[in-house]
Amino acid sequence: MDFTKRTEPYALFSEWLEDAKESEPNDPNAVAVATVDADGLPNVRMVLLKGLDERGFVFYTNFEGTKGKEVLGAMKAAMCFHWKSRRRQVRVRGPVEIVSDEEATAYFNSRHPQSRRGAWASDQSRPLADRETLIERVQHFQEKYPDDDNIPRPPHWSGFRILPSEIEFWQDGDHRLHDRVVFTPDGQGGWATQRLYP
Ligand SMILES: Cc1cc2nc3c(=O)[nH]c(=O)nc-3n(C[C@H](O)[C@H](O)[C@H](O)COP(=O)(O)O)c2cc1C
Ligand SMILES: Cc1ncc(COP(=O)(O)O)c(C=O)c1O
Repeated sequence: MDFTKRTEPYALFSEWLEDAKESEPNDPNAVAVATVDADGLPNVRMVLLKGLDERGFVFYTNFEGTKGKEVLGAMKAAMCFHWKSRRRQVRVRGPVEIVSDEEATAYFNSRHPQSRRGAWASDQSRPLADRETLIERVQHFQEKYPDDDNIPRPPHWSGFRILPSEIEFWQDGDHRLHDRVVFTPDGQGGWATQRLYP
């Protein structure tokens, strides 16, 4: 079916993500996340999408790093997926909420034990003298939390959910005559759609 005729964005997004899983060499869930700092200067970096339901789009990070502080400062963010193999783009923007402690802990516990210790060891986005310092810090948390099944989630490590005020789907067309459709909440629990010029 022509995606520009769809009336609900999450099923469409899930289908496009499944398509990407078949053709992207790695990280089909990789997505650029844009934030602004206190001066309104934009910032952008990749994360992995780790949660998706009809509330929104979830990623996990250190809340004391640059992106964590920028999201917490504005409580707004935007995302851009680009699946080169499919010539597709999806953009998401909106206010942000913090996922529940239960949700964050469940995701944290699903990570590799060394990634869990790494979350303790990394003062994300802050200056690091040399790699040895990082390795020593990982070793410190290896000794502090030797049991793979008992590594607590750091209080500064959790997830953000973008609650979309817009979701835009883009599919490459010949000679730059692309198809674009943007979904916005209709205020009654459904979605309004609008085709846009490419
Ligand atoms: C494909 C890819 C996925 C990434 N996923 C995450 C992620 O889910 N969470 C995260 O904190 N950093 C992730 N990173 C690292 C970030 O891009 C970034 O370097 C780091 O979070 C620090 O960003 P900040 O200084 O803006 O906070 C990922 C990097 C790449 C290239
Ligand atoms: C620092 C950091 N945190 C989190 C992630 C998300 O992936 P995972 O939770 O699977 O480690 C990544 C992925 O690259 C990352 O680099």
